[in-house]
Amino acid sequence: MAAGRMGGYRDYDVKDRDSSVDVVNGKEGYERGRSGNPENNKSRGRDVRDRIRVRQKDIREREVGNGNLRSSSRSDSGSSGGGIVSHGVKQKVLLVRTMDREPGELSSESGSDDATESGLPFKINESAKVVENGIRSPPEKKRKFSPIVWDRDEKEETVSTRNKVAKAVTASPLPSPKEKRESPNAMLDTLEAIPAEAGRSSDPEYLLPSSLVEPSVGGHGSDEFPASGSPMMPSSDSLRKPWQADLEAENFGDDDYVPTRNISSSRWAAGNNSPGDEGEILDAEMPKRRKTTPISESLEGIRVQRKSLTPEIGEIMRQGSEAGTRSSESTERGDRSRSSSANHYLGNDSEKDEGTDLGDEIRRMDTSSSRLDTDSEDETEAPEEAEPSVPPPQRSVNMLQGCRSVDEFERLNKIDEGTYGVVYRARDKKSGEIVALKKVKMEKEREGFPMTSLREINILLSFHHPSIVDVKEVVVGSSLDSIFMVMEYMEHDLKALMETIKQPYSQSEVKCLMLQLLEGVKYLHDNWVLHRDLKTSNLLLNNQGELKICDFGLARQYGSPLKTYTHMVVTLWYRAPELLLGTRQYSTAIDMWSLGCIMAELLSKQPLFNGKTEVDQLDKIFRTLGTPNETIWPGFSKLPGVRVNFVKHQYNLLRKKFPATSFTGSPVLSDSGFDLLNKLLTYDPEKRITAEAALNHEWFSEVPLPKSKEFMPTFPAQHAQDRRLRRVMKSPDPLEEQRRKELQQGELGTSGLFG
Ligand SMILES: Nc1ncnc2c1ncn2[C@@H]1O[C@H](COP(=O)(O)OP(=O)(O)OP(=O)(O)O)[C@@H](O)[C@H]1O
Repeated sequence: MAAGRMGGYRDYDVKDRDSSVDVVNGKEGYERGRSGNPENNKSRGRDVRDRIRVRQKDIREREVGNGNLRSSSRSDSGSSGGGIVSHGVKQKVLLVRTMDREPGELSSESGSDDATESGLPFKINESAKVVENGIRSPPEKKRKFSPIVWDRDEKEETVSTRNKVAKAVTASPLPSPKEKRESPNAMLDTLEAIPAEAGRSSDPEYLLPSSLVEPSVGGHGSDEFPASGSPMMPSSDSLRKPWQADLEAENFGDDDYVPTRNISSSRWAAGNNSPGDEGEILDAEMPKRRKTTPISESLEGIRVQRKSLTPEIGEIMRQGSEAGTRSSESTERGDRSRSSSANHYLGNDSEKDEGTDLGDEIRRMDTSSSRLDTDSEDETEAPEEAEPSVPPPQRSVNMLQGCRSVDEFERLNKIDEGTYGVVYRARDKKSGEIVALKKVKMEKEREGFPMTSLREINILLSFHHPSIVDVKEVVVGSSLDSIFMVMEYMEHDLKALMETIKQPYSQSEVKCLMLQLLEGVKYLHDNWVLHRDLKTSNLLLNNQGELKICDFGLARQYGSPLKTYTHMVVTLWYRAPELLLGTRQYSTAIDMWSLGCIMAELLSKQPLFNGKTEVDQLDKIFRTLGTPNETIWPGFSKLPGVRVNFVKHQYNLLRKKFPATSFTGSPVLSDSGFDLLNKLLTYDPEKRITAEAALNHEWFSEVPLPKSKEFMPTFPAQHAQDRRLRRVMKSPDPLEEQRRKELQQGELGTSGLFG
């Protein structure tokens, strides 16, 4: 790995060799990746109905219980999402072009030039539009529909009311994401068959995950949901947890903000839809969402309780959700001490045992009675919207019937335990494949399935991209009240890896990682999803040099025009200034800021802004980048958290941290690399660079060229080690070291050499 450092020309040679391979494969992949081809679209349109029928047949078969949730078919790339070129393909194209360029020549791969050409300090997404309020809307393309609603019984196409639509949709099991991606127009087709009045229900707010969630309501519960509080962040380890309540409460913000949608601004109207299609339908009155009735849904023992109706990935309104009650099912959420509950999942000696039967482990864990609800998203309604209380209708959906049991996996070791789940390395007993199993934390089973996990499952099952961790299927614990995501196994996460390596990544290695990261983020943004928690520990790396984004617990769908969301997202160190300053209307730019922090961290092996509290975080940012003002960031002074007495730091000192040349060991960064970093860390979110523009930044086409994935350094698989051992290993804390020694001595003393 060290050999690659500063070895620009060596890297260039490597890339050159590598590029010739890409040239061979690139064209084919490029063609495959273009879904914008009208011919392709035509034929796809013709096939859609057939595919829906096949799909429905498949669903019915699977309902009989023949296996896992995942379809065997899989889209080759994300292209079917509407012009999304898969990472691999795109990168190949980039490399092909790169080969033809002189070092430093601007990339024109996307067909659009960098902002420098237009004189703008950033590049505007080609297809971005500026809506009336000045908010830049995302490109009009890609997935038009929530992925979870692709599969609907044909009969539902004939229903004429929102409730009828919802009723029909709920009948379908968790759909196969791969097929959904294969037929992006399927939903469009389906909708075309729905009478206009039913079109109103196509509002995403009414589209709930068909099998896992239920709409619910309740009062605003302001006492339960700190609406705009900004809890201090006590330590990096728990940076994320305090905003749970706010995250849950954000959906109320959504409720309150019901923008008038119209064709020009609604994402549902995006795309080349002819009059009469769903775009027209949706121009009808958009009903206020979440005036719904709570429905408890029993899923073979799992109560999936939808406590909020966010416009999440795949939301389908259920039957009766309009008619019924505004149950004030305000879930008690006083107890949020995750840390205490964590021990119920940890500290079990058996965790160290190789090959423990996972089912046994789960049974033990499931007996824990002290799980706490922090994920569920209670939703209560405003008092004025209250309706007579009617017991929530119960539906039983046998959606888990087709899932395999976790007993079919052999647990190898615990990888980590995060806020939302415990992650194991496991072996599929049937295939022998090594996988990662993420057990969804059901903090309080009685209160249903955690919303964050629903989001994560929904998104990860729906998306497929080389830079996004692949969820293969969902499996259930023996008692059916535990759910696991079966993910492809990745050997490392970037945070832990950087803690163990001695040297920071070289520029060419950082380019390789950043390209993959940007491709993944572009895919998300193109598909109307904000990740909202990009950080190095959520970036997985395998020994093939592949980077994949994981942990979609905070991710959510966004739309245009923007709505209000909680600002308590993104781990503190990676949190954009607009969030720190309390904005509740944000967009993809928040992820781009995180990418800036990640890029800097990859280059220096140190977090860029490691604040302890929000105030401290802002202070650290201002000290490095200068204190923003109304001139460089119009609207800054009106942000809720802005104080007149901010210390005015005049200068941007970022270049000092990343000089062009260094004799002091500071990480070096070329001018164009610094330009990209600056654009990612631009204060004004409107001017912050987009993922697409960043991918086309000249930094990636100048020497040293991005290292090829195959030539990325490899390391012993961290995730194959016991989690606690790994913690000790990666901690440079001498006290920790001392503690470990004492522990070892203690162990020797008890189990002992001398017995
Ligand atoms: N597919 C995977 N392969 C290997 N390791 C993984 C995989 N997915 C997650 N991990 C490991 O488990 C850790 C926790 O996973 P994840 O972030 O998804 O859980 P979480 O509960 O959402 O965590 P957090 O509290 O950090 O948000 C990751 O940082 C990573 O180290």
